[in-house]
Amino acid sequence: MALIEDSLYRKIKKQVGKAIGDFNLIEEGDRIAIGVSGGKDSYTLLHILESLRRRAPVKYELVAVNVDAGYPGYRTSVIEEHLREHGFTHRMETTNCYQIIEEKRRPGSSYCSFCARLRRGVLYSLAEELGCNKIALGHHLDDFIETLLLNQFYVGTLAAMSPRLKADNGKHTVIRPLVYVEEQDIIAFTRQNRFPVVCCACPVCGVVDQKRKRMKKLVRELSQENPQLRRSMIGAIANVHPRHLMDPRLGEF
Ligand SMILES: Nc1ncnc2c1ncn2[C@@H]1O[C@H](COP(=O)(O)OP(=O)(O)OP(=O)(O)O)[C@@H](O)[C@H]1O
Repeated sequence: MALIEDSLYRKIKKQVGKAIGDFNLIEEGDRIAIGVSGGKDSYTLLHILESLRRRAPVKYELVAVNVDAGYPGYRTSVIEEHLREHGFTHRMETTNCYQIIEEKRRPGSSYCSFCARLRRGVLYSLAEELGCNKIALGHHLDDFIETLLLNQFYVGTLAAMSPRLKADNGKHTVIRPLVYVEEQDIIAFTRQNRFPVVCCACPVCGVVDQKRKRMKKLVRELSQENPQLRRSMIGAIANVHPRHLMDPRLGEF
């Protein structure tokens, strides 16, 4: 089934194109592994990057990569069928992450962050094996600004995410082309195109972290008074004034 190419599609495509240009996310000859979880964000990322690729002046390749952490009930066959149906080059990887999490996770520590760390390791290895120099993830504008707030409120650091980051192993570059796309548009786009969303089936699947949930609520409420709030916050991350901060590492006092 072809994508519905309406104004929402054009809006998201334009925002992704702008992010690619602003942060030099895609270059000639790139081979990009796209992490596809079966969630709304990564399906949107995959389809938009593919639409852009077809008409792009630079040549790049996409490989959809799914990591099955091994939770019973994770319906990877639904994801694979979708990838096949749309003709995406893909790789489905089964792992024993679930078992490792059960054995190694410290009681009380976050399930999701441990799982994400293991998954990232698998994604890096797969990217290497598949000859991909970049890894694209489906984090969107709301993820960026919620992380900014979470770090300020609960961690005591001024940090969000980067749309383009050299991976810890120094070999790959992680890119986040949905940085300018709002979550509500991704939800609408996913519904409109009937992407077959599946959940990861982990023990905390679908339970949004309470702190993140509060940040979402705060942003939603403030946005009702100021519809530009999200844009202002994402703009702030790209408009830093070190002289008006107080980190001694940024300059002498
Ligand atoms: N099982 C997986 N296999 C491959 N990539 C994954 C997997 N899980 C997550 N990712 C990648 O990491 C990104 C961030 O993961 P996270 O768990 O925060 O999911 P999310 O924000 O709910 O996104 P999505 O809607 O795509 O699941 C995803 O958008 C996707 O690109």
